[in-house]
Amino acid sequence: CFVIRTRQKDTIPGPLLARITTYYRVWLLIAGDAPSKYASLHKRFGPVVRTGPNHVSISDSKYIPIAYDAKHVFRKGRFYDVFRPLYRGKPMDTVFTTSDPALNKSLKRSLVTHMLSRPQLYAKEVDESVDMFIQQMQAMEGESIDISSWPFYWAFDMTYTLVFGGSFGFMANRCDFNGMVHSFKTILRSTAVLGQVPQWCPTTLANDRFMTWCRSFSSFPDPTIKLLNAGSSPNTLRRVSEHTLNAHDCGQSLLCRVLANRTLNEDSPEYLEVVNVLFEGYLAAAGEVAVSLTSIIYSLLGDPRVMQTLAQSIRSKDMKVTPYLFVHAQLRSAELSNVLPSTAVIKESLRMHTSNSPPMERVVPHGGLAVNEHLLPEGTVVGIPQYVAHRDQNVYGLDADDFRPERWLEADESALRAMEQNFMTFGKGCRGCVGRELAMMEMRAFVMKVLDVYDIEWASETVRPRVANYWMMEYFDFYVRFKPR
Ligand code: HEM
Repeated sequence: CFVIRTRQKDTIPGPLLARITTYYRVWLLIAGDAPSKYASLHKRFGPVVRTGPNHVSISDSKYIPIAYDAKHVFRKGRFYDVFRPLYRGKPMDTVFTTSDPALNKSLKRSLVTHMLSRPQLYAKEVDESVDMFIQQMQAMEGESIDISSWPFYWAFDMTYTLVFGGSFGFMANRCDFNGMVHSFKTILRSTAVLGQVPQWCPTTLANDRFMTWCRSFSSFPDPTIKLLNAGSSPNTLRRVSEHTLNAHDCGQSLLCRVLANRTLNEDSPEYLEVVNVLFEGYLAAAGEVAVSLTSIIYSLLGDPRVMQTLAQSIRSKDMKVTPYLFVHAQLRSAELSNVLPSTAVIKESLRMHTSNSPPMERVVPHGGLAVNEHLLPEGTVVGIPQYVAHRDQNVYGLDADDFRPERWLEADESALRAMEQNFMTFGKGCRGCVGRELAMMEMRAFVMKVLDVYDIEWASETVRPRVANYWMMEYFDFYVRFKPR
């Protein structure tokens, strides 16, 4: 697996090891500090840096719309193979993992994905799930709450309700039901590292025999199997196939809406779509929402002034707390200005602590890519590290390293547009996040409802929790107290 470069002259700057071995990228990720390592590389070598024999990282944000284009010109690289779940013994391409534009488009056109991208359908369920969270906090008043886990409990339960109706039972049981959160975090860490050497994938994560062997160890962290076989009764998969027999006990869930009164069998396209969304819904969407929410709380706790201003604006009587109404408040407008503080705080938190920081990989198409004085040949894997783009002083100002939500409110239209263009938390272009609006609505609902009734305080033993980022942000030893106001 050590690849020695044989090309004549490599003019792209970068560390020597990156030129000769793909394992250099494993080293970049393995300690959980990839974002700052990428930032240091760019500081040292400039806007174009070689990070592997076939990998180049670009920090110049004018390449964002090129590498993350709207027409599938730059396709996803093999890194995403590691996120393909094994379903019926074979790796299953999902809307997120596939590099095939046709499959991506068809899965996106599917009713299931289409419905998930319409947040207004789920406002009531989202509101109820936040109410459930608040009830649990009331019951645990005075206790210190593990906030690196509870947002997962909330997001996993809520997503289950949206997709299937019913609940997983994380919040009700006040614990990591079936060990799913732990498995999710552990496997994500390993897949991110393994994704740097995707040639290992066919013999490991994508290999049914290997995975079956791993699963014979009860401690093996496998969230997909736990997800499929767990859940409130009946289990998740049986819930899908027995849907029509269950006489629609899942209310207005996505499953109910998609299936209406049709019969479902395990080979029908809808069944596969639902299973596909299950993987997306949990292993991408709910996890991303949970970790983003943790980052928001982390940012607010780090800046009591912002926490207080936000809480005051939420608690003021003329404020309408119906978050789904504000889904389209991406740009400023007079009538929505009263709700923007929550949007600004969320965006600023996600700018500072974006959940996926290593570059999202794309493959240079036929014809190559000219970046400054370099020509990257077809097949080169490129990416723009979000951490670096989010701290670009030309776009976010000289205080780009500071948490300052006001920047989203003060900027004029053209500055705001540039900030939006550099904001990569939800990805970009045709492979950007389809659940962005749903996620914003969920997080807004949480922040607005919880801050309406609670003050949040640190309760960690240490001053600050430890933060790591492999592929997704992770917080350790992060405890808070919810104090009724
Ligand atoms: C705060 C929460 C979320 C964040 C930060 C987030 C982030 C992202 C990012 C960065 C990508 C692009 C990944 C890449 O190009 O490598 C993405 C794609 C995607 N997201 Fe999200 N996401 C969130 C919530 C959701 C939700 C709630 C859903 C479900 C409705 C969802 C569904 C998807 C799907 C299906 C894709 C793949 C789109 C494609 O490849 O065409 N995400 N997300």
